[in-house]
Amino acid sequence: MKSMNFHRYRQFPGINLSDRQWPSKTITKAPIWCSVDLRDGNQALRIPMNLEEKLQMFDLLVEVGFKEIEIGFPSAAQVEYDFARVLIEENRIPEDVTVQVLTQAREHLIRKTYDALEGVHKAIVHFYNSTSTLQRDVVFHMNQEQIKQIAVEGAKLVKSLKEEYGNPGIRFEYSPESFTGTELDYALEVCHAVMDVFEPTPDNKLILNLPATVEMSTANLHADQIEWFCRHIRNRESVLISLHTHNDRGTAVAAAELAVMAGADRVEGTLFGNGERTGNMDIVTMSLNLFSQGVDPKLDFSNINRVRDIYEACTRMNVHQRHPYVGELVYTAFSGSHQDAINKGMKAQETREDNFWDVPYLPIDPQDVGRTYQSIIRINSQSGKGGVAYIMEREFGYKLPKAMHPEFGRIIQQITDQTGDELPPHEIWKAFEQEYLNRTYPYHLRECHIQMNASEEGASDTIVKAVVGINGDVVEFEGKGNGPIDAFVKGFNQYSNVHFSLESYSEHDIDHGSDARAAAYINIRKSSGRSAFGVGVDRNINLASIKAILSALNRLEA
Ligand SMILES: CC(=O)SCCNC(=O)CCNC(=O)[C@H](O)C(C)(C)COP(=O)(O)OP(=O)(O)OC[C@H]1O[C@@H](n2cnc3c(N)ncnc32)[C@H](O)[C@@H]1OP(=O)(O)O
Ligand SMILES: CC(C)C(=O)C(=O)O
Ligand SMILES: [Mg+2]
Repeated sequence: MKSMNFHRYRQFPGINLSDRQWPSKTITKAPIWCSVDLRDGNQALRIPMNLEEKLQMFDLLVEVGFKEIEIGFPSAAQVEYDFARVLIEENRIPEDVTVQVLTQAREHLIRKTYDALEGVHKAIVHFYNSTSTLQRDVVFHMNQEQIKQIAVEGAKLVKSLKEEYGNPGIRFEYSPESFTGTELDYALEVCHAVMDVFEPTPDNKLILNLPATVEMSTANLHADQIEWFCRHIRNRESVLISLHTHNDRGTAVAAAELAVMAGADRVEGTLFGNGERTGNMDIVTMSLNLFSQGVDPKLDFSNINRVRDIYEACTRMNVHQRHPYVGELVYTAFSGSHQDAINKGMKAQETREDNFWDVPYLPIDPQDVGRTYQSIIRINSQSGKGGVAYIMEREFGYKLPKAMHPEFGRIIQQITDQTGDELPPHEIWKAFEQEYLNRTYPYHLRECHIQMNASEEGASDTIVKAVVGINGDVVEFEGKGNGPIDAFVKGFNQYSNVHFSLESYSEHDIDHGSDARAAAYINIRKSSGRSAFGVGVDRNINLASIKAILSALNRLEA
């Protein structure tokens, strides 16, 4: 076999942190969230959002509960600038929300950024320059000192313009972009130099955002980097350590989670992980991961479909069917053993007193994010009898007795094996009707009168007079027994010479109120040893039972 060209790539070096603490930590509260949908997410779209779409996305982010929202890169494009102006001039930013704007650490861009913020109540000016070994070399052709100077000069300008514009509502964020590709001690040195400019205090913190601009390592090494940084940064209490992970290796959420355990205070990300290349960190997933551990995520995704719909409309991206917590199929089981366990788990959940959610294969209750139980079990060739019975009960109110599950399960399995496709509930119902309810040949009940006699001594008997179509002929017979079923069976046996016994019987109401109907399930065994279930439905439970007997007999004749 030809091997892939793996020799071209190098292992990411380990971090010298033998006494790392993060592995034994748990996350007990939500970090400060900052949405970068309108900037990082937007800059990665084939067609960036227009003003209207940006406004719609902004309103959604506010509705979900973000208190910090990066609204764009106002010095980059007119629409970005205009968007900031519309938000500010039309007073669309709620008082408790801080907008954030990104700029490179370059004078003309910083100045334009401040112009865009004129009149804002609360804003974070976020400036960055790349500090990575690779970019210093191939992009900037600058040494460490020169790159540090870009950051320091940027910081000085950002700080002085705040004073010039006289806006006390401005805070600062600095990103040593490509932090994860930067030597840790050098990233620290740059950040210290930036701190020297701002002189942050515990009451006036500087945000230091440490981006995994490109995800380069396993999540544990990212956590090591963050813990190392948190332990070495001066005046830790005067800075907020912020994360900004990307998903190049598919572990942006894990990296952010471990890095919060490693001491970070704040997390930047986007809805459903939209963003450059494989995306930014997915805030929906991370926050609902917290939720599923009993931690208040401080974001409201209780109507996840609405969030997805607006996101899809604004970004023209599709949320994958398997996307955690929101994908179309993530609360659905097709496979038999999962369906069986979910079915039993849902029943157990109804009687659980402690109110904790514990259903196999469903990490959270779909209803907690506004999803229904409608689709938790869907049927195809991988499904089992329990799943089919679940659909019959949930969709149509028919509680098939357990002994009947294998029989109807096999009938459905034959269909799904043939079609190879999913069988939607209405097709399952059609199969049920055809197999059990609409069976009228060779036996068909045309009329039935039931007379129950009670004697003074307490004994009672029942007489059934029935008119039954048999093979197209109409015959009448009478039977006497200790109840309607017994009387009918005796009369029928005598007349037709078909001999069978009743193996099991169950019934339940389907509807309620004056129109209520009953469903009866009867298993009969003929003297030949063959047995089958029959189902009858009628407003009168005795008639439902008699129909069920004929349904079973018809099936045995087929
Ligand atoms: C990881 C991230 O997501 S960072 C954010 C990225 N987002 C964006 O870039 C979206 C918006 N950006 C833009 O619209 C544009 O790139 C602008 C407006 C920022 C800049 O536009 P332009 O100057 O026309 O183009 P461009 O980005 O190609 O500029 C590159 C130049 O800036 C230099 N540069 C890049 N960053 C910095 C910095 N922080 N400080 C100083 N110079 C910088 C580059 O070295 C390069 O210099 P050169 O022209 O001497 O080769
Ligand atoms: C501007 C920075 C924070 C960024 O988006 C990144 O490094 O990914
Ligand atoms: Mg980014």
